Amino acid sequence: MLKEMGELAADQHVKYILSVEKKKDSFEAVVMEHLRMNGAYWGLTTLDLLGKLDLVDVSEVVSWIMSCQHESGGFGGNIGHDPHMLYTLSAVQVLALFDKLDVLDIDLVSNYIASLQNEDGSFNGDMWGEIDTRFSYIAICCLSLLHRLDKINVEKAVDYIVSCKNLDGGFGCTPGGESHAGQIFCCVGALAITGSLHHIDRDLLGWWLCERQVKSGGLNGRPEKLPDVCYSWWVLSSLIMIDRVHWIDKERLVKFILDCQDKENGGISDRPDDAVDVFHTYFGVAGLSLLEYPGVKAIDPAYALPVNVVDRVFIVEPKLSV
Ligand SMILES: CN(C(=O)[C@H](Cc1cnc[nH]1)NC(=O)OCc1ccccc1)[C@@H](Cc1ccccc1)C(=O)N[C@@H](Cc1ccc(O)cc1)C(=O)NO
Ligand SMILES: [Zn+2]
Repeated sequence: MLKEMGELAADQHVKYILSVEKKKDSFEAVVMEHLRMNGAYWGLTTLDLLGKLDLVDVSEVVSWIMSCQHESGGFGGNIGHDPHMLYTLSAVQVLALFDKLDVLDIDLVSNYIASLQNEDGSFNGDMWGEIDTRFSYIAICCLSLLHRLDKINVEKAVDYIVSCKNLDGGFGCTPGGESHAGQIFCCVGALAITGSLHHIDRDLLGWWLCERQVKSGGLNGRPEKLPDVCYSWWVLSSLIMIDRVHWIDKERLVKFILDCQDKENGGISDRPDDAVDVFHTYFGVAGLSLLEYPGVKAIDPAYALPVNVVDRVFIVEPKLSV
């Protein structure tokens, strides 16, 4: 049954990503206009996972990214857009991909993020004050990559995340919020980066997560929902971080992702025969990376960046003994 598992049409996906990057007037480009910084992160990380980041003009992308930085230090989704946590992380992640974090005024960016932490340890998404555990993850992931976690109260940030844990072992966007795979990824990722995974009941959460796998092999985000390729990332990376990934059928998930490809024109959709987009192409390839699919580079489940990129950020250059 699984033998007729398709192949990953890697070259087609690379061509698709490069074509979207170029097209400015396509429906997708216009719809994603305000998310363009996220789109850059999804597209470029996909290229790197497929070993094709060298096809990109680094200086062109880096200067576009820096033109999206607001005087506050935060980044907007496109040039002239208001700064927000969502785009600031994507900007930092892309600069890390290119090993260009040195172009940043690290303290300006990290002060912007630190300024969004509240008394109770939670984080706002921007100056308008929306609070969500998504922003706790973004703050912790971003400051960790910038080696500036000391600018926030990590203990209170962890306490706030734990206050969002539900009786089913999952996490919501605020205390009492319903468990959702996306929020679970954010909370587990933040706890993993801060060395606080001891707050998690791995068997209880592992059970909720492995129950996301439906008979087609795909994963959904909540009980009774349809499977969706992007949950191959949200659910799988969480399972890996709590060491319960052996509780799902990896082969069937690989088959589900491969069935969502458009093998002629490239790209991956949320479920078979739907329209492809850069977002699901990235999360499909990232999911295959977590499943150790041949020909795809390893990705770090907490930082959502290739392992070699994370190693480069954290490797301590051997101090030359004088
Ligand atoms: C804003 N957003 C989403 O809400 C997607 C929509 C979706 C895709 N497939 C099913 N729904 N949902 C999503 O990313 O859910 C994962 C998630 C939910 C809550 C917290 C963290 C992750 C997507 C963009 C998108 C919109 C519409 C269709 C495809 C992609 C998105 O930017 N997600 C962000 C995470 C996120 C999620 C929700 C937000 O309100 C804001 C940001 C991301 O993955 N960054 O790398
Ligand atoms: Zn999706």
